[in-house]
Amino acid sequence: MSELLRIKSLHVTFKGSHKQAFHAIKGVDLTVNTHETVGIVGESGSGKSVTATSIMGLHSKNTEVIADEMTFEGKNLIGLSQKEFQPLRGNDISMIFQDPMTTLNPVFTVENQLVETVRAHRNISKQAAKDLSLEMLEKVGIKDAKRRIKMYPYEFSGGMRQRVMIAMALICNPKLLIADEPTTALDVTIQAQILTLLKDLQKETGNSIIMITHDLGVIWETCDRVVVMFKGHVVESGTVKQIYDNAVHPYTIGLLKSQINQETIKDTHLPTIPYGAFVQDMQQETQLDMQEVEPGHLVAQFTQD
Ligand SMILES: Nc1ncnc2c1ncn2[C@@H]1O[C@H](COP(=O)(O)OP(=O)(O)OP(=O)(O)O)[C@@H](O)[C@H]1O
Repeated sequence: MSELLRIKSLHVTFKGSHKQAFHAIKGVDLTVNTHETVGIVGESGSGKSVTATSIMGLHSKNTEVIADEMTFEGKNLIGLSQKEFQPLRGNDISMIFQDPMTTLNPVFTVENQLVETVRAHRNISKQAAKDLSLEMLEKVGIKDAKRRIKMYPYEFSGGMRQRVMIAMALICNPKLLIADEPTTALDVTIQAQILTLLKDLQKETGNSIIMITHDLGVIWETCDRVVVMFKGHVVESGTVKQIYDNAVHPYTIGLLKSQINQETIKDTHLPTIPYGAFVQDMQQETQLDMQEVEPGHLVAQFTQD
């Protein structure tokens, strides 16, 4: 196993022209090794998606992205122009989203879009790209793929559209797949099928995955390690087992408790976390000190209530 992605002290600030600057990511560290699945978990607005889009170089104008280090296979990502990101995006690193329609174009057939994606990165004939597209669609479990590949995204069900998006994200065999809440909009049975599909394809291709979710259940099922985010900070990180058996930070403990309660009482509301004094610590700090409580298990220092 070797290091694929390495981020040290990532800061992202949105500098809107009318509004005050908003410091959304405050010193995030994240490492992803080859063949590994790393989860990023945290409530809405904690900075999970902004971290992901920074890795992809997808940020809006007036966004400042700085880091002590941000490398992919040792190659520096900070300060790359959009043109320099182009060969990486969709090829070495790709992303899937909660809503497939953010990726799929409604006015082109699935075949057309798959072929265009391949040909943007590979110098192959149209026929070879068509063959590869069909193979990929079969691989993600679309039945009758020969006929369905000629259809438009709206002609697929939600779960099937998600499979098409996965096909598109994986067609160039990226080394890193970023999955941003890929199953949140789907019902439980389809969710499980999509997660199984992602893990099966990972076994086959050996790619690494960053799994972004607010659902700890998804983390337990799919990840090796997990990073817990809160208000733009990483508050705790470690192996899934370390976090599950031995969570230390009050935010992580709250998150675990609320999700366990949620399952017991079958409540569909988002968990409420009993915040303590650590919230004030975090609002004051731009970077938290991390302490290693056991090998590979890091916790942000906090003030006890
Ligand atoms: N382009 C932007 N301009 C200004 N603020 C932004 C922008 N994009 C995101 N933010 C803010 O940055 C913070 C982190 O957002 P982000 O989308 O990363 O959260 P998240 O953890 O992924 O939440 P969710 O689970 O709801 O997707 C939020 O407060 C959000 O409002």
